Amino acid sequence: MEIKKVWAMYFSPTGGTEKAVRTVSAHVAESLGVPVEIYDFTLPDVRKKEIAFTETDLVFFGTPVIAGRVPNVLLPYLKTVVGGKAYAVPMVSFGNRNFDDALIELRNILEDDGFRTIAGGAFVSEHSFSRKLSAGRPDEEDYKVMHEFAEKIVEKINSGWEYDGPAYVKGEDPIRPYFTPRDRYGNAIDIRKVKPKTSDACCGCGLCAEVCPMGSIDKVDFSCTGICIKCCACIKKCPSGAKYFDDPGYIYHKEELEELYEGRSLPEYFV
Ligand SMILES: Cc1cc2nc3c(=O)[nH]c(=O)nc-3n(C[C@H](O)[C@H](O)[C@H](O)COP(=O)(O)O)c2cc1C
Repeated sequence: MEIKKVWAMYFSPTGGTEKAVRTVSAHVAESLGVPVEIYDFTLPDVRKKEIAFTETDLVFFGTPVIAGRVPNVLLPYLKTVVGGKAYAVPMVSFGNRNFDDALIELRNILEDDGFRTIAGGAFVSEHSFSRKLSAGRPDEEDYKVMHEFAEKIVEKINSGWEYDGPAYVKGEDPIRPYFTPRDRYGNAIDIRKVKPKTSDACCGCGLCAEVCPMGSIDKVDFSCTGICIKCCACIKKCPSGAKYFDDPGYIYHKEELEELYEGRSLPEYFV
């Protein structure tokens, strides 16, 4: 296989996926002596453009894990990406609970797009909902694993490996349903319609509207008028801490996650 260019392509509302994809792709590009191009499709305008690859490209392709799966709002866009027999490495970032079937789902999507998957990895970042859950991740240990993963990919490429089908990654196929949070009585908590609110602390800078990956925040009164995927970009990036969720189901789920997944989950890769 001949690689002329490495790509770091990702959707990353709060930056965790971006860190993993950029780190691994930069390491591989440097070892192969080829350039790396960044393609960030977090914002909606980028997802209106077409993108197509060719067989000398190697694309590190990342999304966060949402309810154990690839974010479903991305599915229509992901179908439009043209793999063109490029090599691809699906990468997901998760918030310390589990990546469930997100990695295998992303692998399948990329294969359906016409990519040839070579490896896959799931990395831990701070959970979107929380400042406590997996706080400070990725940390030094995580970066070590990212570099190990990159090195193994370089070895595989240099070993004369040839594509003979989708790369093995962990997960079930057929893909399991979306992870459903439950309340203390075992009833499903449905947070799909929950939207962020804005407090009086708002300074009117409009950053929340700029960073919303769904383009759902009104540029005048900063209310959320469209789909909210609870990515928390508006909450975590607000300079005055004015954005918040007050839905009791959402808060219950967030606190439960903080309690149940206090321990350290580890990244996993498959080469
Ligand atoms: C709605 C929603 C659901 C999530 N579901 C999961 C999950 O099932 N398992 C998990 O470990 N993390 C889950 N997370 C956390 C994110 O996967 C994690 O924080 C990720 O690193 C965020 O990526 P980003 O920083 O690139 O935005 C979820 C986050 C959101 C917003």
